[in-house]
Amino acid sequence: MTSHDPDPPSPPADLKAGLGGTGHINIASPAQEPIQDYPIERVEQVYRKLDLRIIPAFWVLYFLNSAIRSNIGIAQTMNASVKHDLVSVLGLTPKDVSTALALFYVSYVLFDLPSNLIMSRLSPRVWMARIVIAVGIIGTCFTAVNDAWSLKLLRFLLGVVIAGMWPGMAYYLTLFYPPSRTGKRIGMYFTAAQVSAAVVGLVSAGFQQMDGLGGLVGFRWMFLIYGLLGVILGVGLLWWLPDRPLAPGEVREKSWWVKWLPPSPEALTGEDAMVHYHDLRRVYHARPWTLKDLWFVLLDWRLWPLVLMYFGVVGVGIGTQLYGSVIIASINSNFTGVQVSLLFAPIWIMDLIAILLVTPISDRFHKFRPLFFSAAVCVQIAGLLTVTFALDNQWGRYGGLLLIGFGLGPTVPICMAWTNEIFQKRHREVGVATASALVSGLGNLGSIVTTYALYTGWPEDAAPGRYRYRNSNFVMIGILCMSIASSFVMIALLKVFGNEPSNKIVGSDGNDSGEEILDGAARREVHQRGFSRLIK
Ligand SMILES: O=C(O)CCCC[C@@H]1SC[C@@H]2NC(=O)N[C@@H]21
Repeated sequence: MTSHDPDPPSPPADLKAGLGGTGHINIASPAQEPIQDYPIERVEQVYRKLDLRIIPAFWVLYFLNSAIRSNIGIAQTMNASVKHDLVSVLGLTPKDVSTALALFYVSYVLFDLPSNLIMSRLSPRVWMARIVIAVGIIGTCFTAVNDAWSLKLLRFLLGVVIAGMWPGMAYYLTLFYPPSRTGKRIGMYFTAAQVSAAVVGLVSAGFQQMDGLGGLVGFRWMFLIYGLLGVILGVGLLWWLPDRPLAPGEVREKSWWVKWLPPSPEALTGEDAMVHYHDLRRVYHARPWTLKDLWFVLLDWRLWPLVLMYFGVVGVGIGTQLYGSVIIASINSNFTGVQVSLLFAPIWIMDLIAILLVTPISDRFHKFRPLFFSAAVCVQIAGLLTVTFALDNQWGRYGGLLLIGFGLGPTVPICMAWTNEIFQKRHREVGVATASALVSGLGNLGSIVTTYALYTGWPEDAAPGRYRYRNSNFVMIGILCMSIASSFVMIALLKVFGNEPSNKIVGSDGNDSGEEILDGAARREVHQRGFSRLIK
């Protein structure tokens, strides 16, 4: 911290700079006035206010979207004893099921980038609400699914409408927070996926009791209720989520298509807005982007190590989610279905604990993010090795699964936060929007590999016996090693080539002096190195 002006001067009335953004907001060149330095306590207070507004809403939306996206798995076993499960009612073959699951990822991968680019051009608040409403509508349509064909179509459409949600959330955060503060926040709402995995299973017991009510089988009630909740939540988000922050004195201009939509209250007002403006202006420079800017981001080699890092951890994450119970059952074939479910849940509790423990530390020491990432991946590898080799110790093997869960948790949020950090600095807003979408989208090709080529999708490896699933475990270990190697390659290349703002954008907005960008969290790290007040 250098100085603090308790009553910073009001910006000139014609100031239309800084945090405006693209699309419907009036922006011009950045402000000329000097950046004010506020005490770190004050800055923290402002970010806590933002947290209360954004993070719980993101948690709920991610929870519901995770439920809608994954409840097809539970539907396969619901009311199976009376043949009212999804497979029996629709007459599905195993191939139909795996194709339906795969189609979701196909459209998810294809539409992540377009969705994020549209979001950065239009109102991020409205686009996020659009995603949730559309997911709710498609989720509701699943109630009427009647055969393999309609199931596959709806899974594909679900991927189309949900694409862009996860990277869009990471991008949205960078409109309000310096990238070095985003790891902990991404981790916070990411816990919704783990809670959802546990809760959806438990709540499905209730939906099974509704089997036959109103002529609908249990899984149809589940699809209907989650879908309708999604629509209601999405509409509510239009009123709740703030639009991108404005520079002081800047006027929000609405284009024709958002004029008829309800306005949402500004995220911050008065001095809070001023403090936020001065802190965020160090790192965030809104600038309308062109196709040329997009092209430069796509040509940036920094994308590819990040994609490979994500490929491994999301692939193993989704693989564990889908096949974890299959692995538990293979450890001891005498486990009952209920025992398998009970043993499955602690994997996600470990995942959740690790997210909450590690992501705040990785923000505090954000210069070492790739090391936190690699350490967590090593824990997963240790877990997979234990599952593979501790053949005569069933609880040891189960402990290996818990290690996988623990190592899994922090990796996805750290990867997204590092992407934000690198691309915000280098390519600004379009960099974050594009890179987060490509890292998530292309990285999810890893989910397709682990979901469809491993475990039960690999008949020779799934043959009963002492070495069941051994090769699938080796493939998982292999792609995790690739993730670690990619993070080290990235560190080495960044050391050699650096990560200065791209010279394609320097000077374009008159604000790239080349001076070191130092945001509030980074300054805090310099001044308070250590663990003090970490959870604030
Ligand atoms: O595409 C997304 O929504 C983000 C990545 C999802 C990763 C899944 S969520 C459940 C499981 N737990 C993890 O830590 N990774 C996977």
